[in-house]
Amino acid sequence: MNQSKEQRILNFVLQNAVRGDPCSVVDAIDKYCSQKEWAMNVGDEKGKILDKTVEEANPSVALELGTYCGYSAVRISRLLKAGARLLTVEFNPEFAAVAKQMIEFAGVQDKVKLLQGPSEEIIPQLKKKYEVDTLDFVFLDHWKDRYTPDTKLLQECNLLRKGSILLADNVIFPGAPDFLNYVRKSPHFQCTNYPSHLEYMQVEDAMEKAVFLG
Ligand SMILES: O=C(NCCCOCn1ccc2cnccc21)c1cc(-c2ccc(F)cc2)cc(O)c1O
Ligand SMILES: [Mg+2]
Repeated sequence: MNQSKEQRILNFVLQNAVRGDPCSVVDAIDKYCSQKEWAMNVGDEKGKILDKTVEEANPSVALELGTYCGYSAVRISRLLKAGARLLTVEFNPEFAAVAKQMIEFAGVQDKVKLLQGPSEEIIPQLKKKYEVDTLDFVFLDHWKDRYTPDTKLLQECNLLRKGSILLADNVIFPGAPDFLNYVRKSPHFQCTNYPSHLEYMQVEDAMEKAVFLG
């Protein structure tokens, strides 16, 4: 049966990265996806913005919406302090299966919990089923039309606290115009825009940071 692009990316990592070395996994994915097949990983240029924001948040509990192959889950978890954890949500079971292997190969499986399903179902379960109190950091990288409803859902579920940091990918391309509108107009968020480029391309993109003010 033909291999998927995501399986080809994983195989390239298994052949070219170092087991237990998250940086080598990130670099291998970037190499494959810039030279062989484009894929929707956040990439290295926006990845550096992600790194800085994770370091600023220094989260004990982080949430990622949109695992894909696990690139940003590995990128985020390599920066987490001892005992901190990342919950990452993936809707597509094939992507989740690849991401699980990617996370294990990188050696960050003890920091990362991969949840397969739709965010609108999983977010309301975070407190009781996944023992979350509040989220210190949230990376939004899933369906762009879910950024706003899921941000509202996080607020309704009392999962944000004063200072919780949200970071959204692709606010220019493919674009999340209603999300930008919502967080920039809301008195509950302090927003910052980080111009960048679409992963592995010379197309304009940006990330938006929204700090919850309580
Ligand atoms: O679409 C994108 N990402 C989302 C994937 C599905 O996510 C679905 N999904 C993942 C968890 C999850 C949880 N609940 C519901 C849906 C949930 C995405 C797309 C592009 C892109 C750029 C240019 C193009 F020509 C084509 C595509 C770039 C990106 O960086 C992206 O992130
Ligand atoms: Mg993205």
